[in-house]
Amino acid sequence: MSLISLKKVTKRFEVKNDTILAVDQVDFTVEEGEIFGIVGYSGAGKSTLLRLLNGLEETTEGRLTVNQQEIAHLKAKELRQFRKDIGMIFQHFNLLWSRTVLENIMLPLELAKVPADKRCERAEELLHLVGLDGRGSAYPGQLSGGQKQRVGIARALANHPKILLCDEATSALDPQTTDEVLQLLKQINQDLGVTIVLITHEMHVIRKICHKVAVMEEGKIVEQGNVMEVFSHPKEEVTKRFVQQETFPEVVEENTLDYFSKNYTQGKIAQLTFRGEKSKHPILSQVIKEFDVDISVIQGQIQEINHSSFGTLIVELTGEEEEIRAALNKFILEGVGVEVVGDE
Ligand SMILES: Nc1ncnc2c1ncn2[C@@H]1O[C@H](COP(=O)(O)OP(=O)(O)OP(=O)(O)O)[C@@H](O)[C@H]1O
Repeated sequence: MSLISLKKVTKRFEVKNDTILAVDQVDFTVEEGEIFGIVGYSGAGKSTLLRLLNGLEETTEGRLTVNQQEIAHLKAKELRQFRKDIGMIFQHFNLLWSRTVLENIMLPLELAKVPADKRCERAEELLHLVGLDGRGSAYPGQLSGGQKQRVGIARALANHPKILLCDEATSALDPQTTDEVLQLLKQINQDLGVTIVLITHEMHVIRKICHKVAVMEEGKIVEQGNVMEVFSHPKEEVTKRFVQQETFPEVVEENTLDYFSKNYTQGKIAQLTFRGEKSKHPILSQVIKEFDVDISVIQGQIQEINHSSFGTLIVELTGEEEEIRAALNKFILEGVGVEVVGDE
C-alpha cells in the first residue's frame, strides 16, 4: 500500500468574488522509501499541494490518504498526532533566532513533551547526523545558509518522522551548498528510510536526488513518472522547458539550433539526444570511422541520472551531403535522437 495517495484532489480558494483553483484534480502515489519531486514554475500550486499533505490546508474535493489515514476524517487531536509522523523543512529555514541551534532542534521534542534529558540526548544525536557536531550552542545568525538548513533538517527529524516534506529547501543556497544539502537528504532517505516529498522549480534538484517526478502547471500534474523517463521523453511543453533548463543552462535563446546554425555555417548542425545507457557507447567515434564525415562538438552535456546517462550534444557535421545523411541515419538506428537544423 502506498504511503501517500491522492485521487482527484482539488483545492480551491475563495477570495472576494473570485475562486482560485490552486490544485486541480491531482492524482499520484508515493511509495515508502521514495524521494518524490514536484517541479513547477511559480504559482503552479506546489506549496498548496505540499500543505495539503500535512493537513495545513484542507482539500476541497478528492481523496487524500497519508500513512493509511484519510486526512479529511481526522479530528483536531488526531491531526496533531498525525503530524508527528511528518517533518517539514523550508526555503528560509524558519529557525528561531533567539534560540541556540540545540534549542531549535529540541523545540518539537518540547512540544511532544519528551523529558529534558532525553531531549538533549536526541538533539545531540541529530546534530551529529547533520554534520554539525560542536555547533549546538551557536545562534542561527552565526551560521551559513547551508548550516541553517542542516539545523532545519535536524529539527524536522526530531520526532522520527516517516515522511519529510521539503518546500524549496535549497532555493536560497548557492550551487555547492545546494549539492551538499541534497546529499544529506539522500543519505537520510537511504540510511533512515525516510520518505521524502519535495517541491522545487529547479530540475537540477530533481535530477540529483529524486526517484520520481511530477510536473505541475496551473494546478494540474501534467506529466509524471521515473525521473529518467520524464527526462528522456518529455511530452509536455512545460516539461521540455525544465529539461532544457538543465541541458543548456547557459543558452537563453528560444531556438538554440537556429542560433548555432547562424554561427556555424560550414556544415550541418544537429542536436543528438542520448538516452540511458546509449550515451556510454562510443557511438561518435564509430560514426566517424564508418562514414566520410567530420563531427565537431559545439556544445554538450552528458549527465548521470540514477546510474544511467542522459545528454544532448550539438554537433556540426562536415562532408558530402550523402555521407552526412548516412551518418545521421546511423545515429537514429542506434537509438540516438536526431534533430537537424532546417529539416522539418
Ligand atoms: N491562502 C491562499 N488564498 C488564496 N489564494 C492562494 C492561497 N494560497 C495560494 N493561493 C493561490 O494559489 C495558486 C497556487 O499557489 P502556490 O503558492 O501553491 O504555488 P507555487 O507553485 O507553490 O508557487 P510559489 O513557488 O510562487 O509559491 C496561486 O494563484 C496563489 O495565488
